[in-house]
Amino acid sequence: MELLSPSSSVAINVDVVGGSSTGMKQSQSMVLKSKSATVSSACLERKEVDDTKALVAELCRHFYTLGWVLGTGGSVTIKVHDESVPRSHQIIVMSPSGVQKERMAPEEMFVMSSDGFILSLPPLKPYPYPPPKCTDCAPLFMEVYEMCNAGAVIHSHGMEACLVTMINPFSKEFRITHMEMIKGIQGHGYHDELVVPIIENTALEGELKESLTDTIRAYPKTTAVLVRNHGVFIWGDSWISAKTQAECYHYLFNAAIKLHQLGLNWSSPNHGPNHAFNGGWGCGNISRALDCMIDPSKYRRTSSIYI
Ligand SMILES: CSCCC(=O)C(=O)COP(=O)(O)O
Ligand SMILES: [Zn+2]
Repeated sequence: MELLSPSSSVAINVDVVGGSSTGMKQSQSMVLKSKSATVSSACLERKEVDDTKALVAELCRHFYTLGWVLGTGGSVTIKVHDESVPRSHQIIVMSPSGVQKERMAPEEMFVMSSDGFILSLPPLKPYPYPPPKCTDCAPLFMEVYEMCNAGAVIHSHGMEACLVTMINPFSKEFRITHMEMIKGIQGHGYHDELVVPIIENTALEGELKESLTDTIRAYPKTTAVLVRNHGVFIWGDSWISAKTQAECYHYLFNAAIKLHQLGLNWSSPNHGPNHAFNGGWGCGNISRALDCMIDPSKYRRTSSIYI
């Protein structure tokens, strides 16, 4: 297929759906989504592409040590920064599917056009390695890139991201406030309430696409979506922003789980006890009473009970 550069008139031939190096075909539907991909030949050979592939491998090794990409789960994608191209048109590096993420080499990465074509495939490896296949998260990553103009997306299977969705199996949101690490989340301050939407898991990763899309539409400012019993998708304008926020989100999920184990309320400003307490404060719920002292405007008092 001939692809044309937006920044130059160089035309090149790129084997989009079948890597000549592997003789295999990629069958993901998103790969065939559009034929409007444009890229220059120089684009794929740029040092920045190699550097980004190496960065994805390095980050996966690091995230493995944090428990975010164990057992081949989880995934990372980063756009190749190019000052001369708007982010929405920059090419994309994605990790392969079903591989041990901590052992990936840069040459095992997939390179995609901004609209989801595979531009370069990794070479086939001998038995017992599986044939190269792009991450199952690819359709979800593409959706985040398109809807949020992200520069990088991290899909983590960190246990804290999984457990925090299980404490209340009916909750559609994770909410937390008055924690310093909230300041690490784009657009948030210490006093703000951070709200992370939760979507239900599906049998296949790709089946999450519809609910992920609907949720991002409903929460246009969010930079994360939790997937119940599964993990979390987190993104940022750059890989640094995505990584920083991912660390803050995981910290906050962990803090919520620990506060819950201590019987403390993670979502109220004072993080007081969860259960009704009938002494000392003259009200039914010490947590709400403390919250009232922090911000009385948020509560009205009826008899001696704050509601
Ligand atoms: C034990 S991993 C199950 C699949 C999954 O949820 C995941 O994130 C892995 O995706 P990939 O295709 O990138 O290996
Ligand atoms: Zn997953």
